[in-house]
Amino acid sequence: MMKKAFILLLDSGNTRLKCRVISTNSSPKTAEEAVIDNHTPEQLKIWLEKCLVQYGILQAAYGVSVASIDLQQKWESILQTVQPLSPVQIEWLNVEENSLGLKNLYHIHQLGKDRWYSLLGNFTYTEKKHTPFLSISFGTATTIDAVVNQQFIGGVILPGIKMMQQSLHQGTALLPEVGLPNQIDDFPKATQQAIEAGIVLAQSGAVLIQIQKIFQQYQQIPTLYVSGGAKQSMLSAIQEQYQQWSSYLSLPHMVLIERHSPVLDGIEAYIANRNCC
Ligand SMILES: Nc1ncnc2c1ncn2[C@@H]1O[C@H](COP(=O)(O)OP(=O)(O)OP(=O)(O)O)[C@@H](O)[C@H]1O
Ligand SMILES: CC(C)(CO)[C@@H](O)C(=O)NCCC(=O)O
Repeated sequence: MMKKAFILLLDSGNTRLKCRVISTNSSPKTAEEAVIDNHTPEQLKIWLEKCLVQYGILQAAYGVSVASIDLQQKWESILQTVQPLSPVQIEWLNVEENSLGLKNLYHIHQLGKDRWYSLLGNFTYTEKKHTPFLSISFGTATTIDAVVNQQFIGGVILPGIKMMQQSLHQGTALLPEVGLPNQIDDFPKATQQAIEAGIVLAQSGAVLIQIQKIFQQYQQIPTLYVSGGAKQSMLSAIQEQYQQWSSYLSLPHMVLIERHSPVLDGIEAYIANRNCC
C-alpha cells in the first residue's frame, strides 16, 4: 500500500498566513485549509502536527511571501521541527513574465508575489480566457489588478480598509477609529458615518474607475474576482456604484465572484502545470 503523504501550500501575507494541504494519494485532493495570524506563529506547528497524523508525511512545500524575511524564516523553522527526520524546505515561488498562458506586463522584480499568484488563480478559474477581469484583494493593502486579452496590463495599490481607518484615527486629534458599516449614507451627517462612508467609497470608487477605464479602452465590462479579509464589507458598495453608472448607459450586467483563496489556487495550478510538463 502507498504511504500517505501531502503537499503544503503557503500564502504568507502581511497580516496572516494562509495554508492548504493537498493530499497526494487520496481523493478529494485538497484536504484542508488553515489561517494563522502572523502574531501567533506557533499555531502553524500545532496545525501541521495534526496534519501529519491525518495525512501522512509532508512531501513538499511551496510558498508565496510578501511578508518579512524573518517571518519566512519562522515558517521554515517550524517545518523543520515538525518533521525532523525528513525535513522539507519551503520552495518560495517567484513572479514570472509568462505563466499558464498569462503574460505579465508589470515590472517582474517589483510585483508582489501574492498579486501574481492571485492573478494566476483567477485566470485558471476563468473559463473564457479572453474575458477581461479585475483581480481585487481587500487585504492589508487593497490591490486592483487588470487582465485583458490574457495579459496582466497593470494594477493599483491602495492602503487597506483597516489601514485607512487606523491612519485617520492616528493622524488626527478628533477622529475615532471606526469599524466597517453595513449600510452607508450618501451624505452622512455624523463623524463615524462620515468616516465609514468615506473609506468604503474610496475603495469601491477605485474599483469603479478601473472598470470604467477598461470599458473606455477595450469596450468590455470586466468580471470582478474579489478576495481578502475585508471583502464582505465592500461587495454591496461595488455593486451599487456599478449599477448607478451602468444604468445611465444601458451597460451589461457585471459579474462579481467572491474568491476564497486565489493565491493558493494560483500556486496549486502553477505547481500542477510545472510537475506535469
Ligand atoms: N471584518 C473585517 N473588517 C475589516 N477588516 C477586516 C475584517 N476582517 C479582516 N479584515 C482585515 O483584512 C486584512 C487581512 O486580510 P488578508 O488575510 O486577506 O490579508 P493579509 O494576511 O494581510 O494578506 P495580504 O498581505 O496578502 O493582503 C487585515 O487588515 C484585517 O484587519
Ligand atoms: C501590495 C501588497 C502589500 C499586497 O499584499 C504586496 O503585493 C506587495 O508588497 N507588493 C510589492 C509591490 C508591488 O506589487 O508593486
